[in-house]
Amino acid sequence: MEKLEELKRLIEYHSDRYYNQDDPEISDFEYDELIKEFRALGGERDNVGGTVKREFREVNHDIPVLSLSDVSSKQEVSDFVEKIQRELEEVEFIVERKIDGLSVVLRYYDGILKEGITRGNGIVGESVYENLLEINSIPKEIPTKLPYLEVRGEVYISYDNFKKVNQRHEKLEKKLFANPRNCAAGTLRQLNPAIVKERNLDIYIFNLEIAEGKNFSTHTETLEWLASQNFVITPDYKTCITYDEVWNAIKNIEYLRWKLPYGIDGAVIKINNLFDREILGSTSKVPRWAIAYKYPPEQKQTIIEDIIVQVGRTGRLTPVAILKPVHLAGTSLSRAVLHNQDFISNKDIRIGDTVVVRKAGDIIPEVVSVIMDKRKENSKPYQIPDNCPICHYETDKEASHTFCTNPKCPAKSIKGIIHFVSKNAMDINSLGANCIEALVNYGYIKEIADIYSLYKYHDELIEKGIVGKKRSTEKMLIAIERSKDNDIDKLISGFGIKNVGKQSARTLATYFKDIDEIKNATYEQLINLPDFGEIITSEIINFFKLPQTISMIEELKVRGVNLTSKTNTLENDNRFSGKIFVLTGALKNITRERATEIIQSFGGKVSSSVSKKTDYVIAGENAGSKLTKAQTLGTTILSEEDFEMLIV
Ligand SMILES: NC(=O)c1ccc[n+]([C@@H]2O[C@H](COP(=O)([O-])OP(=O)(O)OC[C@H]3O[C@@H](n4cnc5c(N)ncnc54)[C@H](O)[C@@H]3O)[C@@H](O)[C@H]2O)c1
Ligand SMILES: [Zn+2]
Repeated sequence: MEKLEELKRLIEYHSDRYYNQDDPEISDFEYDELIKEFRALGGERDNVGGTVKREFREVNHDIPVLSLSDVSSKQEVSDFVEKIQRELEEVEFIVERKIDGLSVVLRYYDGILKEGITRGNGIVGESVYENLLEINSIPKEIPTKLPYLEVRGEVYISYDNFKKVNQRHEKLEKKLFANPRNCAAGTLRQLNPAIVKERNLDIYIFNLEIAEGKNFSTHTETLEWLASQNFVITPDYKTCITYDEVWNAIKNIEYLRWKLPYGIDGAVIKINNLFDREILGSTSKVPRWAIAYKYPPEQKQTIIEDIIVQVGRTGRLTPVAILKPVHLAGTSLSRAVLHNQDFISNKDIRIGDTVVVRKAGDIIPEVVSVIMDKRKENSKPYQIPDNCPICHYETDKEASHTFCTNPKCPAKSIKGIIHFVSKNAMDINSLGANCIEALVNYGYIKEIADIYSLYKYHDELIEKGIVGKKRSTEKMLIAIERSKDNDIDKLISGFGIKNVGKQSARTLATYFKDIDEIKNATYEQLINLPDFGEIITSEIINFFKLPQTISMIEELKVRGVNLTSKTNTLENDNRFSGKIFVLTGALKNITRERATEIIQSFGGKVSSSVSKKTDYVIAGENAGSKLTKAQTLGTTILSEEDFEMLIV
């Protein structure tokens, strides 16, 4: 009983992360295993999917949007087919790709798209109409003007477009989406249609639900008609009569799976005849006339050629398996994170072992198990080293993780370096966070100034492929070279002096001739600058006194980085000048501190309470009384996404 309760709690937790937050922690495969275990113990769940976000309009579904009964074995498919064949005569089955995205319902009145709704909990969904208007593959008007038409489709994002979104997020240091499905769901369920447009979502229509004034007798007829009305329908469906044909169609889709430009997670087997569907009906959760066959995550064998240890920004040591490259789930796989010593010891993973790998959630590479029969005789158990591979200080264990104990370990300076190259600072955008982490781990960067010596390792970097191939490496080196010429406000921002944002850096660059003058500036000189207070003034003075600052500036000078102000011609970006902002609720992509910094850097002010003087309230999730007050006062309310658009 306790086990059942625990499973239920776990399932509710993961389901909330998946449906409501679009941010799953475990793979679908693992989730489905939990469900199976829960059912095997007699557990039952009553809800399908998620809830409606507070910001969206609730819409009742005409026809409940159900889930599909999942199967994962050949036997279950054959049971389904045989059962149906016993109950009905001359049945035709349709096998379709199960596209991995999220369901939406589209409503057309007199041929015009008037409403679009997510599944929500199956009974009530949320209107995402404005966002759907930004999806090119959804027709906004169709030739046949039926009084009412309702169709269902799957909104998804292609692998290519998904990659672009995550690349942008990486540059902006925003959280990455775990997989295309979450990216599509997260995009459709945010409040700014411009973001939907930018990310290029797509749709496949897979069902016609209601068509007033038109009669159809089969599913394929509906699909053909929908295609004639300019809908993009579920591609390449197969009509099957026998069980063998059904199974072959399922296998064909599996064979194609990783060759497609978008993700699918299974095949859907439906009955073609619409009257038969009515006879069979549905349970409260799933129709009886269809099932979904879920493909197992693709697994392959490969060899662990080496185990390297990376040190992260917090000083944590992470072992990574270097694999003999294998093609898996659509991409080539050559590394897999081994997490920590416990993970390695529990599976007894050793260098030289032949292992089974898969992509968890079809995205993150994972070592599943070791094939003991293939183990080499002289292999030894693997131990994470007692010393940090970067600075050689001793390591220490905290819970299951190992950490470098050196407070000055170069790995820990990664954060500072990432800040140094970021957009508001030196703006070296081809030097991303992962790249920096790798360069630090390989020992090419120990401190900021080392960035400007990377060119010396041109050949070596290309050969090792740390930054990528020749083109990306050279692109990065050119960007680094160019940044030497930046004005000093960018450099000062890059130093990451506490409380010195973009705006204060500009002020410094406007009032002083060069870095040397700033370094030698007196308290009096600084405090008299516009908008400079006591705190920022002392931070600046202290920063330039530090021996490491002095040596860093010296190193930058030697490497030819510009230390002279060119600001006479510079115009300040004071787009928020005189505006007062209030932040409330939880922001997803940015900390409050960072948001404050950005507002100030554009000349705005941040206040802690809402009053008549407030110009904008930025409302994150679960915003409370401040939001209510703003609503009463009629203050302009911005979502996090609105704010992001204002600061680009
Ligand atoms: N990783 C996690 O933490 C987590 C949590 C909850 C759920 N999940 C995953 O979500 C899924 C369960 O979600 P579900 O209830 O939406 O059911 P489902 O995904 O198993 O099946 C139903 C959905 O399939 C979609 N679909 C795609 N192509 C289709 C086609 N050609 N015809 C008909 N439908 C098609 C529709 O949107 C439909 O609503 C499972 O895969 C589960 O693993 C994962
Ligand atoms: Zn270290």
